[in-house]
Amino acid sequence: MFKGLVGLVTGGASGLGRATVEQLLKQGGRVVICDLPSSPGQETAKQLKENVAFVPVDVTSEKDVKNALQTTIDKFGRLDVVVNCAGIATASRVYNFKKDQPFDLKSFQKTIEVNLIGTFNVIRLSAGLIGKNAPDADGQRGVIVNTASVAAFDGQIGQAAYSASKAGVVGMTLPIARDLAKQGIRVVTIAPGLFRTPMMEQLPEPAIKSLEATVPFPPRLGHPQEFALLVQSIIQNPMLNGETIRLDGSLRMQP
Ligand SMILES: NC(=O)C1=CN([C@@H]2O[C@H](COP(=O)(O)OP(=O)(O)OC[C@H]3O[C@@H](n4cnc5c(N)ncnc54)[C@H](O)[C@@H]3O)[C@@H](O)[C@H]2O)C=CC1
Ligand SMILES: C[C@]12CCC(=O)C=C1CC[C@@H]1[C@@H]2C(=O)C[C@@]2(C)[C@H]1CC[C@]2(O)C(=O)C=O
Repeated sequence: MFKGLVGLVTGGASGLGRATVEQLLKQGGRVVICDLPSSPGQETAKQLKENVAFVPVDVTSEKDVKNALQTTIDKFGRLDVVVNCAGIATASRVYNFKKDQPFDLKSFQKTIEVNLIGTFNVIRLSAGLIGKNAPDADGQRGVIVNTASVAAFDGQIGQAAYSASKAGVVGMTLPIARDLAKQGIRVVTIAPGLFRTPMMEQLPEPAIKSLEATVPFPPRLGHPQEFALLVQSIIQNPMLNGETIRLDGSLRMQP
């Protein structure tokens, strides 16, 4: 089923996105990696060699996303699967009483712009292209997978912006799945817990260790490949639609 499938993965140069790119290629798919020009996307595509292309993209830009979709068509002729992994993590309390300073509004706006609006921008522009595919025997034309976070449900201190952006992704999953149902395009969101990626590795190792200890089972950070395996299952299972799946070892984040 994956042979010849064409996927577009945002944030595909790093972490969960990169693992997804590798998994799709391993299964016989072809992939367009979309990531910032400053990301290691070009080197990643070179390392992975065949059936892969890198397009520099800021997911918040209509022009960049349209250019990536055009490259997908020029290079691979179609688009079957979009996986939205691009995202940023920011942290700040709503009011810093020590510095007598409110949350920086620009930082709040940027987090929403990339994580929520960027995800929506990619979905809205790619849906038309996926909708051009001939339907399979089940009427399916393609699949869109988004990445939220468990912070959408149990946001911690300092995560107002990040949690709001990810809750927005969870909130739009069902209505967009309904919008696209007639065209046979499924939309599913994954809400990861704690995964060992460059985003997580911004934290000092002792902080990572103490976070790991809060995961009931398995008591460790997730491997990016475990995220990629869920993306694969979502693509394979036509009954999954309009839902957000937690992938978190039963973690419930503490305040
Ligand atoms: N690592 C974790 O434990 C968790 C991660 N997540 C989410 O998973 C997604 C992937 O995160 P990781 O792989 O951990 O992070 P990462 O930092 O390794 O990868 C994120 C990628 O997104 C790209 N990116 C950032 N802004 C972009 C933009 N405007 N346009 C295009 N690309 C952009 C970055 O260049 C980077 O390559 C993010 O949405 C993150 O919020 C959610 C829950 C837990
Ligand atoms: C943004 C955080 C917290 C503050 C900091 O010093 C460094 C960070 C980088 C890693 C982030 C931190 C955070 O707020 C929670 C997340 C975003 C973490 C990576 C995964 C994370 O735990 C998450 O998304 C959980 O759902």
